[in-house]
Amino acid sequence: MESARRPLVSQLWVKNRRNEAVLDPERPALSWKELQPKSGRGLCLARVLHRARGLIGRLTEQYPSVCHSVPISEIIAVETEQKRYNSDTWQKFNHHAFTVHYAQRAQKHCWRCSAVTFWCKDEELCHQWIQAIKKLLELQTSRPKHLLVYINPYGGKQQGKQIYEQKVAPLFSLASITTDVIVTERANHAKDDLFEVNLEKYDGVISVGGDGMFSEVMHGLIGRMQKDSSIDQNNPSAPLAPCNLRIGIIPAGSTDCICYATVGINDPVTSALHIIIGDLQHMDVCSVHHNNTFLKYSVSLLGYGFYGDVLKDSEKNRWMGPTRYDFSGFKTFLSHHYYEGTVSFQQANQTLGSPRDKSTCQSGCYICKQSTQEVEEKRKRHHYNLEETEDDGDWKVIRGKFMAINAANMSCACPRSPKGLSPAAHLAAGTIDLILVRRCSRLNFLRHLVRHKNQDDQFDLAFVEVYRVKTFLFTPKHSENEDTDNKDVRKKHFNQICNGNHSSCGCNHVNSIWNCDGEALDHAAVEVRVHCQLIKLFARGIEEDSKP
Ligand SMILES: CCCCCCCCCCCCC/C=C/[C@@H](O)[C@H](COP(=O)(O)O)NC(=O)CCCCC
Ligand SMILES: Nc1ncnc2c1ncn2[C@@H]1O[C@H](COP(=O)(O)OP(=O)(O)O)[C@@H](O)[C@H]1O
Ligand SMILES: [Ca+2]
Repeated sequence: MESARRPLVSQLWVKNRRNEAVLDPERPALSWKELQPKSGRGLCLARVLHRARGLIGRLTEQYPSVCHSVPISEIIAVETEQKRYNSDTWQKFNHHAFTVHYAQRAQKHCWRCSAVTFWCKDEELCHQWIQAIKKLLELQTSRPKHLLVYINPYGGKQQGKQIYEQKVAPLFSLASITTDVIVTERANHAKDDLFEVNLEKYDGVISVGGDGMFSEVMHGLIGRMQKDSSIDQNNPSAPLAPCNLRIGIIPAGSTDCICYATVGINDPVTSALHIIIGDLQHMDVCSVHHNNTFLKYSVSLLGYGFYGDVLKDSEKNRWMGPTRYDFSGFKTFLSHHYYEGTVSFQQANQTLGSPRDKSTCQSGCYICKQSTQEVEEKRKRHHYNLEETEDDGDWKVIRGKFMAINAANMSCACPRSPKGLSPAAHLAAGTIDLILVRRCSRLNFLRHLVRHKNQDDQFDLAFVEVYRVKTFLFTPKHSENEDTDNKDVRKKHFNQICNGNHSSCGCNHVNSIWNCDGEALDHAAVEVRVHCQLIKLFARGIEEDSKP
């Protein structure tokens, strides 16, 4: 037992160079460093180069040689090396080599799978190393072994299947992860399936697609969990049962905001590596109700007005792929509609930070960590039927004319807006950033949109307000008849005078629609509340020290 804790130290060869390799179960990490050749053994070109390197190293303070170190948690697999090297090396080491595959940070939050081959003088040493690494890998209990994968072949550039097969499946197989793969045949296929399948045999569910596909998987898992726990999703104030299965996202959609905002990049290989090493990121979920009827859950953007109109228009042009959003975004900007309504909300406690904070939510965020403790205590109190102590403030009511009402449950960072609509929003603090963009000129609205792209303060504009809230209500001015949906309202008001394109009638749109993670909601009047850390992802949030 004692020997298992002691570091394994050996001289192994990497690319024909002698290295000292150390496997330290206490750190726990694998490290290797090139050893300097002993002096006085005659000069050869390699040694001259080596000395020159040493001199340069001294000058640049890197001497004697770079020490490579890989945490065990980032090792993907260890394999006995098969005969694929030139025969000289192969003969020299008598066929004994092993390869360690590990996750390596590349640029801008991008990870790649790297490999290093260690050559050993004898078979026993090689075997000892492989076994020691395998033993440490077995201790990584948060890693998934069996996954359920849903691929949306229809989203984004319709490349979901190819992306999975070419970039992700080989990595899963290298990491000995087994999978059941389902290529969806229709919308809601994944969601419906998740209500039926035996989830016990899986360690996670993977969504290959965009935010809409993620949304399906999430609805399936949350819905299934509530059904199994006899919780009525139509009750807006019911505390929801959290989902234990983690969801992984392989980005293959049009915006991929949920992936980008939780990993830092929309890259299928990076996401696959986060899944393999068993990362964990809690995430808040908003529930959206209309008249005590459950509509949908949201994790990224719930947008009324501008983003609702962009969505509505863009769905007509799906054939354009992701470019449809730019085309519809431009059209919607030109149409310049505003909408009247009332927003009521309860502001969240100041300890949960402010949307105007300069610091952002990062891997290991202390505000989210604090919420983890609170949410656990809250769930315990609920389990033992103890009284709740809510410390939220008074309701604030704002009636007005809005270009956009955006509820960001996370930063909503994505390639189109690298910092997102609310850069300081948290992934798991149990809050939503409610952004109200009041009626303004075209030029001012353009100034607001441009700030999604640049470094300027998004909220430092006279017609933009932002509040950190836990719950909010929106009632459009034209929703007196509570039972009518958007289509009915439009028909009722404009059937005789407006043909729908609004260029000839001179009217403004009556109601917009809600864009809920890229899916349209059927009602404009909504009640939204956030459920702190309801789901878990195979991600770790945005890392601070990524290579620039
Ligand atoms: C002149 C400069 C204009 C710059 C405008 C840039 C606006 C970028 C905003 C990005 C918001 C992202 C919020 C994410 C929402 C997604 O959940 C949703 C669905 O994603 P997916 O299913 O993967 O396509 N995406 C959208 O609603 C797209 C909004 C794009 C609007 C231009
Ligand atoms: N096989 C399928 N055929 C048609 N639609 C599908 C299929 N599978 C999933 N969908 C639906 O496709 C829509 C778009 O998917 P999404 O992943 O959001 O792609 P995008 O990012 O391009 O919008 C979602 O509403 C999802 O429910
Ligand atoms: Ca979508």
